Amino acid sequence: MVACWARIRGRLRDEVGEVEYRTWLRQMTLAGIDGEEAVILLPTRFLRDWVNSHYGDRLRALWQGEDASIRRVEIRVAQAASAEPVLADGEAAPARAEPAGLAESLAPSRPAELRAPEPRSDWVVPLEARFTFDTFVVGKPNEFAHACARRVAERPASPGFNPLFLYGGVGLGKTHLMHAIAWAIREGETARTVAYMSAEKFMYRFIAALRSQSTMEFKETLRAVDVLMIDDLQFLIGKDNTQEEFFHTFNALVDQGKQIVVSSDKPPSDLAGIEDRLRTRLGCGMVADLHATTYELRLSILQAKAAAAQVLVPAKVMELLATKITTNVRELEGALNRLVAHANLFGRPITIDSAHEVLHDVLRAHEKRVSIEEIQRKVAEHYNLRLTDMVSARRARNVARPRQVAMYLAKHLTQRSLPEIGRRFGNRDHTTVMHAVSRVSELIAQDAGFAEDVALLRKMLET
Ligand SMILES: Nc1ncnc2c1ncn2[C@@H]1O[C@H](COP(=O)(O)OP(=O)(O)OP(=O)(O)O)[C@@H](O)[C@H]1O
Repeated sequence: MVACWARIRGRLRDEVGEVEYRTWLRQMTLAGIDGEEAVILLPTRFLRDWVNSHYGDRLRALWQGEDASIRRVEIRVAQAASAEPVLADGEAAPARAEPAGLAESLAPSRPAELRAPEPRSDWVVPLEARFTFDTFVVGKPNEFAHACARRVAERPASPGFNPLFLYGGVGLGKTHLMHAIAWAIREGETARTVAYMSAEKFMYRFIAALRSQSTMEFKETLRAVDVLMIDDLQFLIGKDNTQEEFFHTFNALVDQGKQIVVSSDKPPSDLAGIEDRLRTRLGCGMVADLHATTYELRLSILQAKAAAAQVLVPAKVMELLATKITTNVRELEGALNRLVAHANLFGRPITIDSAHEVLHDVLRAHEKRVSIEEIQRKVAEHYNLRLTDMVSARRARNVARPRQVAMYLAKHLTQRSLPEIGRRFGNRDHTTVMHAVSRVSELIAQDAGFAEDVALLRKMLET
């Protein structure tokens, strides 16, 4: 029997390859033969189900090849107390899932403790007091992610929501939502332990455990929590050993009905450099996306933050910020904080002028870069001219006036000097550009129709 089982394992290893074998099959042990049935043990429900669905038929066929009287293969979860390993690969199989690879090779060989240790306080990163559901502003771009986060906070580990995978661009509220879940769970049910850490911290803890030969403690501590949250998972790209450790922690926790929440800047399917099997598991629960903010959401966030800080911010200032700072809520918040700090420091109210002055650098950095070519193209299109008319020597009014408008826009929308602009408009002198700029300014003041035309062009180029 021992020889049969060893041959079956050997065949499987050859068929599926070393990596797959070590991941899924290495921990199989043969409990014995019961009539026509071979009984195989695995340490967790997850592994049992996986092996059953992926390798069950193959195991049966291999057994039949060895011994035709065996018609069924039964795969069971080993009970921790009675998990006396039987006929593993010549080694004592642990009662719980253990990762293969580096961690394992450095793990001290002491018996697995059955009692779950208390999570160490230095493992759990403090939560940011501001990041609660109350302070999270909900709008179209984040309503789905927010609803999923609420659901997980109310009923951790519900089917379909485990893991919860939150993803989105920088500064769109992933960490905020994770902390909000943690706060809500801690408030609601103090018996639950919640551990939140960045993927980077996970890696450093793991490396430290390897160095101090305390990987068992590392595993047990993490596997004892009820909710594990790992922020910025993309950090694990290319970190194979840490990924492997996380994969096993992940499986052990989900197996025990514990909740996992993960955030990343990309969806699981785009996480190139994260092993396939981990990516697959990450996408198995609920994947929720935090979309780029809309103008309305940015405005609501600013209003909420101003109200929380109890400062009066004129609507025009909020509109300016919401229009200009479009990519990242953190920057939007930073700009508002700067305005408030400035107003407090000098005891002056916030106005549109003070906003332009204080945030000069931020607003400038967010200005859309427009090229002279783009301006020439847009203006030519608008006035139904050819692009070459912008640089030609033609002086007819219907060509010269649009050319002046384009020079005026180049002066206001780019950082180019007057001589540089002149050169780009058919090698004209800088005084020609100066004249064009002042002529267009005059016309804007005199002619509402013309002013509207120029404003429209400007808007098209700026947005
Ligand atoms: N919908 C929102 N309501 C209120 N505040 C928000 C919202 N979205 C983001 N913020 C705020 O923006 C800042 C950045 O958010 P957070 O740190 O959660 O972003 P992130 O998506 O985790 O970013 P990163 O990719 O850098 O990790 C925080 O101060 C957060 O409170």
